Amino acid sequence: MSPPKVWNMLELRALKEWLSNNSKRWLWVILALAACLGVYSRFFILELNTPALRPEPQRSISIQHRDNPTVQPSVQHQEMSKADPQTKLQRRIDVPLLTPWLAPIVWDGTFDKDILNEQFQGRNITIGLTVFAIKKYVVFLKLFLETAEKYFMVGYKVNYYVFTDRPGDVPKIPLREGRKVITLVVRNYTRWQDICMHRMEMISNFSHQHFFQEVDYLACMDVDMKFSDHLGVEILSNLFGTLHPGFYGTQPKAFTYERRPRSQAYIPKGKGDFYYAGGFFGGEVQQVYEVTKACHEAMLIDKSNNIEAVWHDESHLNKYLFLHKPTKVLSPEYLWDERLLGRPAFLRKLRYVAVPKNHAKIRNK
Ligand SMILES: CC(=O)N[C@H]1[C@@H](OP(=O)(O)OP(=O)(O)OC[C@H]2O[C@@H](n3ccc(=O)[nH]c3=O)[C@H](O)[C@@H]2O)O[C@H](CO)[C@H](O)[C@@H]1O
Ligand SMILES: [Mn+2]
Repeated sequence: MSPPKVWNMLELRALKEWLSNNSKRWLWVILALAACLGVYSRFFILELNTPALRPEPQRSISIQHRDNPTVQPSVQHQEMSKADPQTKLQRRIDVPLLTPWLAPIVWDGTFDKDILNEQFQGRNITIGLTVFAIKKYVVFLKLFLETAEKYFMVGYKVNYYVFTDRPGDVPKIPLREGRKVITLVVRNYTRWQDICMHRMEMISNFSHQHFFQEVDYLACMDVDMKFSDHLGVEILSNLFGTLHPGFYGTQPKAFTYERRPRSQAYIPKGKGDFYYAGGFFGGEVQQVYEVTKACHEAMLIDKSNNIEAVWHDESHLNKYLFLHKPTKVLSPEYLWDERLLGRPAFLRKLRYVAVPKNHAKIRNK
């Protein structure tokens, strides 16, 4: 026998002896190892397969803005959601749900309207909706109001404040109980841009005359639109803005903020959170008073400096919401244009949508 073999034999025997003396201890070691393996697979292997921990799917969406027809909308998207039986909600993992300052971004599947209605109905609130129909834009009022009666804040008291220079053209629409149209006669302007911009002045001016006494919240909306699905108390908050549909998913550097430092609406490249639409914002009356007053004053300063922001009131609204972060952000479900942007899969609902309009025939008329 060679020395190593002798050594092996001795070692084996010693091991055997040791094992038989310590068999109980070994059993415990094996049991402990098995338990560790079980825990590992439960928490690491199984959980990694749940959608919340899986890496986000690649989403690439690029929808170009109104005056840039050269680039076609291109939306690649993977619809992924998981039913949560506890809350009846569809958990959304395909869209952003919170801003970086932790304000909710409101999408279908992020709220249960029955729960919200239970909360709000006890509060006996009235919601005001400001809408401007100046000059030819009165033609949009009928469809706007008819569809609002179908979808906007159904079950709540609503005051529609129609600002117009043509009170005789405000259509009579059958209204649900607790809802009324209040016509406010205002002046017109020659340029459509001035009409858009002076909405800020008029809303802030009428706040003390009407809004503070008559309503709790205000929604300020474009008239060349219609409602096409539920739009309710889920939007209500201190101050809310709506993501502009043309910029959802695009990089902030591509936003059409005002980039000239001479304007009060100036936002430098590299700054900004979202691009908000001029056609739908709101909140509590005090907040809407403050935003509209601030935007109007900023526009007055611009005017005295002989500069007009690139997208008028919308540029100033974006500056205000950059400086005063909204407490809720409405997803593009709350302002969409299907003709321009199609119907990407992440849009489960279209609640407030553009009505086709012929700019040449309707603007400045
Ligand atoms: C959907 C959306 O985000 N729209 C914004 C966008 O343009 P839009 O192209 O949507 O502007 P627009 O022509 O709809 O004008 C805005 C609103 O002003 C009113 N109006 C305008 C002209 C007129 O002769 N009579 C009249 O009543 C009307 O309520 C109209 O809906 O950019 C504008 C500023 O450039 C405003 O910020 C709009 O809110
Ligand atoms: Mn519009």
